[in-house]
Amino acid sequence: MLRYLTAGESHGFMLSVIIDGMPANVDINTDDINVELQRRQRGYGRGGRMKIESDSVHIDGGILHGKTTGAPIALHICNKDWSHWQDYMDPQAPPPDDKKTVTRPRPGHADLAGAIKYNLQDIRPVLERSSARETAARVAVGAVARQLLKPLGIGICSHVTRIGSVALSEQPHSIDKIAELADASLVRCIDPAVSKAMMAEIDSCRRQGDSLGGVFEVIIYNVPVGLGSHVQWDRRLDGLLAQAFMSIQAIKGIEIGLGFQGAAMPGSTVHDEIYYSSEHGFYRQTNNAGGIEGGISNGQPIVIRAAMKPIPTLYKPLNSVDIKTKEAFSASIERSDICAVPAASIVGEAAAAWTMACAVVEKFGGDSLEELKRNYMGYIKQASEM
Ligand SMILES: Cc1cc2nc3c(=O)[nH]c(=O)nc-3n(C[C@H](O)[C@H](O)[C@H](O)COP(=O)(O)O)c2cc1C
Ligand SMILES: C=C(O[C@@H]1CC(C(=O)O)=C[C@@H](OP(=O)(O)O)[C@H]1O)C(=O)O
Repeated sequence: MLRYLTAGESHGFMLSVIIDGMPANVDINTDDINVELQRRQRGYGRGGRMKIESDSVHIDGGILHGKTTGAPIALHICNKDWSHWQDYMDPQAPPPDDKKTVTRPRPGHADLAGAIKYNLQDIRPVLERSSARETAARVAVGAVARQLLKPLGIGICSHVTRIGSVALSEQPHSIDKIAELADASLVRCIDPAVSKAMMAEIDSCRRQGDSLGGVFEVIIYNVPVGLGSHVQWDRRLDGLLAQAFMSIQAIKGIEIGLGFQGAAMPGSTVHDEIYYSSEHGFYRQTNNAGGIEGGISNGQPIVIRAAMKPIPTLYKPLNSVDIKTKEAFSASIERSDICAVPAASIVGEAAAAWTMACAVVEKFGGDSLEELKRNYMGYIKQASEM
């Protein structure tokens, strides 16, 4: 079984991760992890914090000579902003004076619910741990997971399909094009004209002191038939992917394949008809299911779209109530992202990589990559003879 936990505050010294259950002998290159961390930091619409941070990973255990050893992998990413927060964020720092205590919850963030739940008179600890700064750790985890999927040929890419009211047209795009064009665009949109309109939308929103959400699509390709299972609710691959995506800060909806659109269409136009040829085996001419039927991967690319709500911290004041004085006030802020959909799409790739790595380890097992690959190849042969 693969599992991981993250720890660390947004303005604390560092984010740490432990990944347990990774087979031995998987190549792990820190440069590959850093590439993913840098991809997450790019993206039009982000605030001042991204100018301070330049994320890079430090491996603390579980990897020797560039390969996993089968031991837990420990890693960390330092927060450069820590230097500005040390007086408050040091674990042994004295409690803050009234001026530094955060008592004004932001609508849409974890602030109020978190302070009530944990009985905190200062909202700061909630804000620190609910912050999407934590997604840097998740992207590092995803980068490790990708290294397990790579020898099996499983790949993942993403692109942004909507920012606020500006959307990419629905036509299908080739995976090669998506991977190449999204990374070349500041908003990770593969159509240059739509990219421009998305950036203008973000600029206009910034001028109005408002924030924006949007939609991104993640595609997992070269997936074998048979990951996940129909036999138990908590083994369904679509359910596992949904949990991983919905756990990303500010993600409020996901769909697989046609998703919500399919609900408005008759079954005869939705379900992907099945064909057979000796050359291709079983195949489909459409992929409306988005690569999963009955909670099991069906060999088609897995297509997931996630909806991100607008960023809750706004320059435009919203009504709220001080938790100490109970007085109404209008929330206003010093620093925030305006739109983080491009960054979230990289976090989505990481969520997909992790979920797929878990499904691969669950099905093929093995304490080393060699053992896992033997099991994988045996299964692929068996499936091709069906
Ligand atoms: C990459 C990324 C960056 C984010 N940046 C901000 C930000 O600058 N300010 C903010 O208020 N929320 C930001 N968010 C969203 C909040 O973290 C999120 O809305 C909050 O944790 C509450 O969780 P919920 O929206 O899932 O309910 C960001 C989210 C992501 C994925
Ligand atoms: C630090 C990151 O994102 C942060 C997520 C975030 C939030 O509330 O979620 C608030 C902002 O932090 P700050 O208040 O320090 O500017 C973002 O910058 C990051 O993505 O690495």
